[in-house]
Amino acid sequence: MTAPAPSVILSDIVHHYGPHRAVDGVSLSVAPREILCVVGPSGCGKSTLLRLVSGLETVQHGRISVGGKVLASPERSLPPERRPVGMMFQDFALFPHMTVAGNIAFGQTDRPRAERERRVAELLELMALTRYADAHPHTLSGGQQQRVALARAMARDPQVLLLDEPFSALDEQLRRSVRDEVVRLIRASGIATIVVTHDPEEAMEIGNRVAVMEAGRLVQTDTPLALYRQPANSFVARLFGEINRFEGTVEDGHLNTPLGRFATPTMTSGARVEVACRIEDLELAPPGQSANAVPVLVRHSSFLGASTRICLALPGAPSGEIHARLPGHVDVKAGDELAAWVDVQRVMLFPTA
Ligand SMILES: Nc1ncnc2c1ncn2[C@@H]1O[C@H](COP(=O)(O)OP(=O)(O)OP(=O)(O)O)[C@@H](O)[C@H]1O
Repeated sequence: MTAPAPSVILSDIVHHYGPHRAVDGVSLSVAPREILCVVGPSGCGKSTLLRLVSGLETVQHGRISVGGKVLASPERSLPPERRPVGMMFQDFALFPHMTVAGNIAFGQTDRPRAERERRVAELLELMALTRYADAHPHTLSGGQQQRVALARAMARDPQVLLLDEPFSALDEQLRRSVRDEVVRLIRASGIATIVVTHDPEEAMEIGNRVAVMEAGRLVQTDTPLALYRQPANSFVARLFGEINRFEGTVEDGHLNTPLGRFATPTMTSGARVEVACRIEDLELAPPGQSANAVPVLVRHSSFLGASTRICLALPGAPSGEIHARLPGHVDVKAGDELAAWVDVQRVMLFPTA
């Protein structure tokens, strides 16, 4: 099966605010039926990307096309209201003086009244909001308001949906259920969607692919599994979970670390390298059970419900300690002596400058 043609393509986008380069050569595409999450720390340029696609910001360099048509380039820019793009913001941005139906109808003024009403009724039903059509937004729950905002973004039958931190205004309990529901509705619509979030776990949960940004640049765009198992660098590795890491210089195709000697087959002698493993990949056993293991001393252990996180003293490690995460409850306590090792298949290697 061939992949569908992308709905939205961003090519070599560079964007400055004054002298500050907020977006630095970003290229990506999103296919119909695909949800692409853009994740990264605060200020890395995520929202600017969405604002460029929606037309709230003018493209200075590069090109944005949707459905094969150029929407924006330095030479040409469609006004926001003429772009086949629906946008949903973090705070929902519903109009408080308008009813739910009014909010959803907003922005469809170019359509004949009957068609507009039909589309509003359809969306109210899809979002299970029909009985709230005449209510005002402040009388609705956070989850219901979120669905109104999504209906409004979908009202003009966009080819692309843009969601900026769509769930961060919801409390923890509501967030998961609203997120599941909203993602289900988006998937059913088949509209290519870009979701911006600062939460890597949320990105993994809802994205078919995840684009990781750092300081205006795209560092890696991949499936959640590939980002977790084959991160492009240590920044990406750390974003998707805690790691133990050791830095050093390659000698004879190996790096000696306090956790053992690791092969570095692709690196030349003298190269600086970082060896890392996820804390859940650190194996622990009573001393003497594995030839490759090193002795460690339990500093403390924290039961976290689904897992237990263990802090272990390891002389020579950065800050003198490493961490392990074991599933469920594990009966280890401060002062216990254990042996630790990591399967070579689980070791990640990153060249450093
Ligand atoms: N209108 C503006 N004028 C000047 N600088 C801006 C403007 N908008 C954003 N910036 C700066 O550009 C950079 C990227 O901002 P952007 O909002 O795209 O980041 P972000 O990754 O979405 O951050 P957050 O997660 O905090 O929303 C930041 O350093 C920000 O301070």
